[in-house]
Amino acid sequence: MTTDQLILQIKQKKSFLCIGLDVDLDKIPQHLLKEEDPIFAFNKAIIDATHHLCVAYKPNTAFYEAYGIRGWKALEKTIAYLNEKHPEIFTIADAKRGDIGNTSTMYAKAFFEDLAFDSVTVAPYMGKDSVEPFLAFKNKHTILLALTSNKGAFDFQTQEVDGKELYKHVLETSKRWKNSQNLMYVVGATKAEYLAEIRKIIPEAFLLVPGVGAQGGNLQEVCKYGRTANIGLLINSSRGIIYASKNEDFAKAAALNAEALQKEMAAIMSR
Ligand SMILES: O=C(O)c1cc(=O)[nH]c(=O)n1[C@@H]1O[C@H](COP(=O)(O)O)[C@@H](O)[C@H]1O
Repeated sequence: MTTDQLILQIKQKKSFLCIGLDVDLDKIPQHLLKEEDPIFAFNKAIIDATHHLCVAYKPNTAFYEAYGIRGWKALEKTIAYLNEKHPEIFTIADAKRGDIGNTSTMYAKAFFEDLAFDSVTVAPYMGKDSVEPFLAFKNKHTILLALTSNKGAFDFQTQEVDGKELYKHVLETSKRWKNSQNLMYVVGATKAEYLAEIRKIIPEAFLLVPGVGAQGGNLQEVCKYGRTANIGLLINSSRGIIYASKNEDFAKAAALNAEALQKEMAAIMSR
């Protein structure tokens, strides 16, 4: 998917919501465990109930890998369902990959070619030759971890190297890599106060912003400092949406939570 197609969808739906499909069998309604593929049954119900309210879905691969071949099959079915039924929706494989060049190429093939996701999250720690193999794929997006939502972000990312915080080096250096037009960045919603500085370095790039909902990030704060003329934000909520209810009405409850965020986003876009 091109960035222009993503922007068009945001404008049409008046939403920049990304729903995280982080499926934990202990947290889903127990009646689904009778299904042949409970993970896919859960995802399908959530997608069917929420696709008009969001512009992106983000399965975190850990939640599928944890269940072995069964989990991976559910991931395959989920992305195939999304690509077939809702090809306009932006898909993110949250896999946080990155390795020496030839290995990164194989990771990129796994997520962009085999599974046909639009994007994948990648860690910048191993540098240019570990990220450029992902950037080589046309109309696919590499979402680089810049300033993450967790406490551990202060261990390295905000530490100064040559008088500048490490996350700023990540932003400035990666901008110069080949095919950097295919880069987006992760900035945690819990780090909204850093967004003004971040926008000075990357004024236009799309940001994936997780941490609204369960982690306590604030949507208004994120938009105040991070929004661009084209919105430039994909705000993710996983647990805050998909686990709204453990009863038969779980998909409806998820849609209500998604709608509350979408309405807030529509109001922000109208200002
Ligand atoms: O790359 C991510 O999506 C990510 C980066 C980050 O800094 N913080 C973060 O929470 N995430 C992911 O975003 C999702 C957040 O889930 P909830 O806290 O349940 O909304 C999880 O899949 C996390 O792995």
